[in-house]
Amino acid sequence: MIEMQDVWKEYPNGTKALNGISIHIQKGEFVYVVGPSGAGKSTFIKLMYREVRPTRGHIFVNGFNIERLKDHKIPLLRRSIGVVFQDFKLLPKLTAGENVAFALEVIGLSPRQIKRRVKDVLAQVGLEDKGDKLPSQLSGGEQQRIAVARALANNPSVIIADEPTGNLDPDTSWGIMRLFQRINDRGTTIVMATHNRDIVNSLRRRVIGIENGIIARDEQRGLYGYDD
Ligand SMILES: Nc1ncnc2c1ncn2[C@@H]1O[C@H](COP(=O)(O)OP(=O)(O)OP(=O)(O)O)[C@@H](O)[C@H]1O
Repeated sequence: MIEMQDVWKEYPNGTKALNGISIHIQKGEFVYVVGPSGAGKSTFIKLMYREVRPTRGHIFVNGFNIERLKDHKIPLLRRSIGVVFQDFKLLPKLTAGENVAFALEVIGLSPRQIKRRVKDVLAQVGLEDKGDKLPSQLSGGEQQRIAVARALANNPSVIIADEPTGNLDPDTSWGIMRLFQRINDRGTTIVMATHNRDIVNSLRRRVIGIENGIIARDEQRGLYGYDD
C-alpha cells in the first residue's frame, strides 16, 4: 500500500531532510510519525502524495510509482489519498459544504451525486447541520472536522494527516482522534505525524520515529518517546 525503498531527500538549498528511508505500511494500519522538530516528518509525509519529490529511492503508494508518475496522473494519485493539515486549509469564501463539494467537482460527478456525497461525509464527521456555514463561523474543531470530511469525500484508501491536532485544545483533539479511529476501523489506512504525546501514549498504535532524516525506531504499539 505505501512502500519506500532507500528514499533520500535533499532540498535545493542543500538541506538533507531524509537520508535513506525504507518503510512498508499495509492497508488498514494506523501509524504515528513522531520525532523532533526538523527531523523530516513532514517531508516523509509530503513524499507520499508527491508534494515533494525524492532525490533518490523508490516510493509506491496505492499502486502508483511516485517518482515515475506523470504530472497529469497526479490528480489520480491524490484522489486515492485524503490529506488533513494542521491549519485545516479550508477555502474561506466557500461554505463547509462547498469546501467538501469542491474536492468532488473536479472529478466530474453530477450535482445530485455531489449533494448526496457531501451530505454523507458531513454526517460521518457529525456536522450534517453545518454545511451552510463559512469556515469563519465554525470553531477550530469543527473546521478540522470539515477538513476531514473533505479528505473523505473521494473515499480514499489512505488518510495522511500532518499535525491534525496541532491547533486544537485537548478535548477537541480527542474528538478528532475518535473520528480518525472510526475511519480506521472501517479499513482506511491512517498515517499521522504528531507532536501530541498524550494521544500517542494513550491510543497505542504503530509508531515510526524519525530523527535526523532516518527511521530511528518502528514499533507496534509504541510510545511517543520525546520530551518536547
Ligand atoms: N522546502 C524546503 N526547502 C528547504 N528546506 C526544507 C524545506 N522543507 C523542509 N526543509 C528542511 O528539511 C528538514 C526537515 O523538515 P520537515 O518539515 O520535514 O521536518 P519535521 O520533522 O516535519 O519538523 P516539524 O516537527 O517542526 O514540523 C528541516 O531542516 C527543514 O528546515
